[in-house]
Formats: sequence, C-alpha cells, structure tokens
Amino acid sequence: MTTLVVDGLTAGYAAGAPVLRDVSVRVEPGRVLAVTGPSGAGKTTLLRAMAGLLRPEHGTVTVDGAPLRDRDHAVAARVVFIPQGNGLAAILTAAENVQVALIAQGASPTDARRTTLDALDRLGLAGQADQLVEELSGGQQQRTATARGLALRGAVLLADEITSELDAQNRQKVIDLLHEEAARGVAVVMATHDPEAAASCDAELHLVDGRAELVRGYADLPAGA
Ligand SMILES: Nc1ncnc2c1ncn2[C@@H]1O[C@H](COP(=O)(O)OP(=O)(O)OP(=O)(O)O)[C@@H](O)[C@H]1O
Repeated sequence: MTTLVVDGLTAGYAAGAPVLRDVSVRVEPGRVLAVTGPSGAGKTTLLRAMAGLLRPEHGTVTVDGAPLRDRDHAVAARVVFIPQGNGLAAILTAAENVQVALIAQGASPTDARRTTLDALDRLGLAGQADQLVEELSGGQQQRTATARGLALRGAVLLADEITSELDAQNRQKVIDLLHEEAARGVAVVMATHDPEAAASCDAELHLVDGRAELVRGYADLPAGA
C-alpha cells in the first residue's frame, strides 16, 4: 500500500507566478480524495505535480516518504495518471491504446491483450475494442482513457475530470470503479467539477486560486468506514 503526501507545495509553470501556493494534503491508500474548485483553481496542476510532471518550487511531493524526482520515478512508484482530455492516440484503436501502455510496462502481448479486453469490458466498451479512437464519441474516448488507467493497476491513481463527458449511468459506473480501486488498496485522487462525484469521495480538498481548503478530511469518516 502506498501513501502520497503533498507538503507545503508551491508550484507552477516556467513563465509566471506559481499556480499552487503552500498546498498540503495526504492521499491515503484505500481512500478516494476529491480535488474540487473553480476552473483555473489549479486542480490539474496539483495532479500533474502528484504525477511527477511538475517540479515543486517549494515543498515536496513524496511517495512512501521518498520525494518524487520526475515522471519516471512516479511511474516506477506505480503512480498512474489519467489526464484531462484523455491523452489517447487517435489513430490507434481503443484496445491498442491500452495494450501499448501495458506492453511499455512490461506485460507480454498475450497478457496485455487479455487485460485490455477485461478493462474495456469493465467500462462497457467491449464492442469498441477494435474501433479507432478518432471514431469514438467523446464519452467513449474518456472511458477508454479510464480503462487504460485501470488496466495499469497502479498503487496511486490520479484521475483528472474523467466523468465530464459521460451520461449519468456511465458517470456512476466510473465513480464506482474508482471506489473499487480504493477497496483493493489504491490511493485514488479524482479532480472533478461534479458536486455529486465529490460528495461520494472519502475526503475533499477544495482549491481556490491555488490555495487549498480541506472541506472534509479522512478523519471525518465514521469509525470503521
Ligand atoms: N502548461 C501551462 N503553462 C502555463 N500556465 C498554465 C499551464 N497549464 C495551466 N496553466 C495555468 O495554471 C492555472 C491553473 O490551471 P489548471 O489547469 O491547473 O486549473 P484547473 O483547476 O484544473 O481548471 P479546469 O477546471 O478548467 O480544468 C491557470 O491559470 C492556467 O492558465
């Protein structure tokens, strides 16, 4: 089980003032943390820092106590990032997008194919496996990206706005799958604009202009939850 800790994080992009200022939060195994806040508040920036894609100006992001050096380090620590806007290769099929990621992680082609079909099936995409991503609807693409993230079976799962293009039924399915990941010990973070999705999480960090306000902490959970 892996714990990711953000401590006093100030970070941003090369040109300009920091986007995040003195943000601290623990991402605990077996729990789902919602990151909420208005557009531009810094949700994606925080997830990028948790994924090892942004270097802190001040403070630290640690995985099991080790400061994250970069994305390679995060991948080695099994920090999986499902980006906003899906990050899929449009000219590959849904299945190929998932398989390539698994093979890059060391899976054999046979295992990769089996895991891929299982992950697509969990997202209701069994019938779309061999369809090109550019031929899928926005919601199907978003679910394919989620299938890829789940197939990688990370220790930490960072999901950036992965329900924004989904209908109510698929939205609930994806939220349920994130909770299933947590139930098997994954530390899950979900950036979302959706108050219902946030309410379903175990804790909520609300960002305003890059500053964090803990709305609900894990300690607020009823005993035994
Ligand atoms: N690559 C980048 N280079 C420079 N500035 C950026 C970059 N990405 C984001 N920003 C800036 O960082 C701030 C926070 O953006 P971020 O995408 O983290 O917000 P967000 O809360 O995820 O917003 P949204 O809900 O609209 O996705 C914004 O002012 C944005 O313009």
